Amino acid sequence: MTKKLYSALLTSFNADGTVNEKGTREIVRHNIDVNHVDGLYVGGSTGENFMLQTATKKRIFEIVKDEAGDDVDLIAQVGSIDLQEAKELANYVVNDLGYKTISAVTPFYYNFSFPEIKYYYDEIVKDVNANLIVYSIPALTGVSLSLDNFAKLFENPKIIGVKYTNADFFLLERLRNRFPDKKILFGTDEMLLPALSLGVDGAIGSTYNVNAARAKAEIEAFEAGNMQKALDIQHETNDLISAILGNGLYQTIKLLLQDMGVEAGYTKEPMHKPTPEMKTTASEIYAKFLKN
Ligand SMILES: CC(=O)N[C@@H]([C@@H](O)[C@H](O)[C@H](O)CO)[C@@H](O)CC(=O)C(=O)O
Repeated sequence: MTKKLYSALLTSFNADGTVNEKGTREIVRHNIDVNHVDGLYVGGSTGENFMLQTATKKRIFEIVKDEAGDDVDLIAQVGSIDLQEAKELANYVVNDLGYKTISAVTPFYYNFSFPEIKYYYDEIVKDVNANLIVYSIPALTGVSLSLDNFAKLFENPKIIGVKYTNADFFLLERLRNRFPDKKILFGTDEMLLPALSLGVDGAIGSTYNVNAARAKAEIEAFEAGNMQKALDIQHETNDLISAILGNGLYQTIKLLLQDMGVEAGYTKEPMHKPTPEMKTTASEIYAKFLKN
């Protein structure tokens, strides 16, 4: 498989919202030992990062690096609309923990101008010896970067690619065509196959925590030229993803991991705790799509 698969790592939280270290380590191990993913995207949306304090973010980066070591590729998402925090986290993960690649979400909420966005990225990488992957997720941030915006960001040689969580396939094709040497990691799991056909380098997603086997089989079928098999797997995957989305995304992935024996814990408030109905539905999803 030449294309890389990354799980967007979940964080296991205790009921009171503190980090469950044992559970978080178990999620890391499950991804390495059972899912056999190529890498982990740490501190992203799936990690519930944007609801966390700086010290908690640092602790999660530390736990993951300690557990994973150099077994798989690690990408640390350090972006924050507090640029000083983003720089502090970048410095911490690279210099104290040894992460080699960082990522940063586009700064959101204040409708920053493009020159401000470019300044943000250049500042984050300026003082660290690491490469950066832009995290573009317009549906959640409201920030859409144009092809020319990407061209300007990519002028910085330390900015090596994008985690592209976007259904704009025209822009994706234009990016691939114009920047053959930049890494494009696709982030919308339910549209993996069309993204593969446009030449992405791999994928990062939340559902790979539980559905990596199908994703890898789909990539293998695609790379072998067996498009019908790849499409069949995507159909099956999307039945699973529809069921997960209908029951609460992160809560359900955590419940599914629990069915697999992984202490995936709770989501962080204000996300709500799973109801008994959600637990029952998750067990049905597990039995239908994931049980061997
Ligand atoms: C909002 C969100 O969680 N998006 C996911 C997807 O994997 C998404 O959950 C999946 O495609 C289901 O819609 C990833 O793009 C997020 C991600 O990689 C991250 O943790 O930052």
